[in-house]
Amino acid sequence: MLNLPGDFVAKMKTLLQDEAEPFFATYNEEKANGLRLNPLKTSEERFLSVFPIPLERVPFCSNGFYYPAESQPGKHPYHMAGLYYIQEPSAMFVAEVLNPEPGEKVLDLCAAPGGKSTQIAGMMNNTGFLLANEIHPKRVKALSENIERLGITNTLVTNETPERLAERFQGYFDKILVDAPCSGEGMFRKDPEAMQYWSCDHVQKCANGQQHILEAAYAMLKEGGILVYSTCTFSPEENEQTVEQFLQNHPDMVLLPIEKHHGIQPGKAEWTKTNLQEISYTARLWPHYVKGEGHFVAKMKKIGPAHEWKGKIAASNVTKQQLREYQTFEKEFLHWKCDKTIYAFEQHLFALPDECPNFDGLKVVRPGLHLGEVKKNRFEPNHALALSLTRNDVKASIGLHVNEPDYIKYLRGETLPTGNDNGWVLVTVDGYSLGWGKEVKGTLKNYYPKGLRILS
Ligand SMILES: C[S@@+](CC[C@H](N)C(=O)[O-])C[C@H]1O[C@@H](n2cnc3c(N)ncnc32)[C@H](O)[C@@H]1O
Repeated sequence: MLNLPGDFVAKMKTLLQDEAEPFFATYNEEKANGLRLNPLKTSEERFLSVFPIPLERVPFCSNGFYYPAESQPGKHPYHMAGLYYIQEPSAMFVAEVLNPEPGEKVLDLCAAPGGKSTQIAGMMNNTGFLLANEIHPKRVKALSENIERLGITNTLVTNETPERLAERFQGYFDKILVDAPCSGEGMFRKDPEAMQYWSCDHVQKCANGQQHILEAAYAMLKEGGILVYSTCTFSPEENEQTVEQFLQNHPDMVLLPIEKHHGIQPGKAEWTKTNLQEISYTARLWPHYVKGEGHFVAKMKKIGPAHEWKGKIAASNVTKQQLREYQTFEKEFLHWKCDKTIYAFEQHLFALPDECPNFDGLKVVRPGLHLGEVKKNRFEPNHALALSLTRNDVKASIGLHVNEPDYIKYLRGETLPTGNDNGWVLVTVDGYSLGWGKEVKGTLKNYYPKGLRILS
């Protein structure tokens, strides 16, 4: 049993009463491990026919699977190829509730490391516009890398405060997710370090912060828009009471019922300050009811009028020479044609998401798909482009296989003899893109990014 904070134990005993015993018993059990398939890269049928690790379905997420603790799917080359995202199973339920659709404008306000953003982009089928924001400069890097690995192209990754975004995007979004920073009580089993920060005072501080973040989200939601609020904590102060307070501040926000199935429980009216009956529309995932950690989810709709967004759409700023270099590369090596607005950050070119709003003055980490860099009179494709393409999109590819050692050599950054001279080629593992190589005089020069290379 974990050495749980005494005040936490006492509080949960009072809250849960008869249920306290089965709840605390889960701390003697192994946590569940989950991965979620990336529909942008593979079908479930194809993936399950080749993946060597036995999987069991997560009942409340259409692409979610449990895997055995010892199996290490993070080390498999299919992970490098972005076929799945390793995600705590209960966390997979949140994006299902948000239910983003292709073509929508969606904001994930507290997004790193990107579990829910990558799920949202998959559900949008890489169309529409997703703004994935993370306030912490270090954590935003992990978010950006995951967006790249999963081959996501419809997403602008930013490193902003909710308040700064709210100034720019009033009344803009169809759907917003606030997966709020919280006291993390639901993750003690998965991440025991979270226990050292826990105190009653910390719970209250988190609750205050959540209210501020929700205010910013409210401003950015259009009329009829959907706001999903989630945490990975049990405390009523950060869940039922946060939602209750937010609804009191905004009478034009109403709770929508979340369908409860496979052990998912309703939020508790008796844990609100005003005995708010509609709070039972919210959902709680408890470790003694579902195979996963603790989560809370609320779904709300803005029924009142909203500020009309009057911003501008981002325009292309590439020079003729930059465009020429890119198009020469595209014509020579790809069957794929970029039909998006191309944007340049110095010599780095990006294909913006559809109808991407102007982002001047914002801290942008990744504006859509990183096509590559214009170097002296040539264009060098970026790793992100490789991960967004399939072997049918390129003129030449090299097919490595997971049961032959060459893929390991490629991931280590070694050169490979190929006997060909095709220039830029897409390197694949079992048909899934892994990265670029450049074939010159019979040898493949390795362009797998140095920071991602494996050591053994
Ligand atoms: C629960 S985590 C998000 C997990 C993420 N949605 C996922 O699925 O991978 C909450 C995030 O909120 C960020 N955060 C912390 N303080 C914040 C604030 N004041 N405003 C917005 N985000 C904040 C944290 O850095 C953290 O990355």
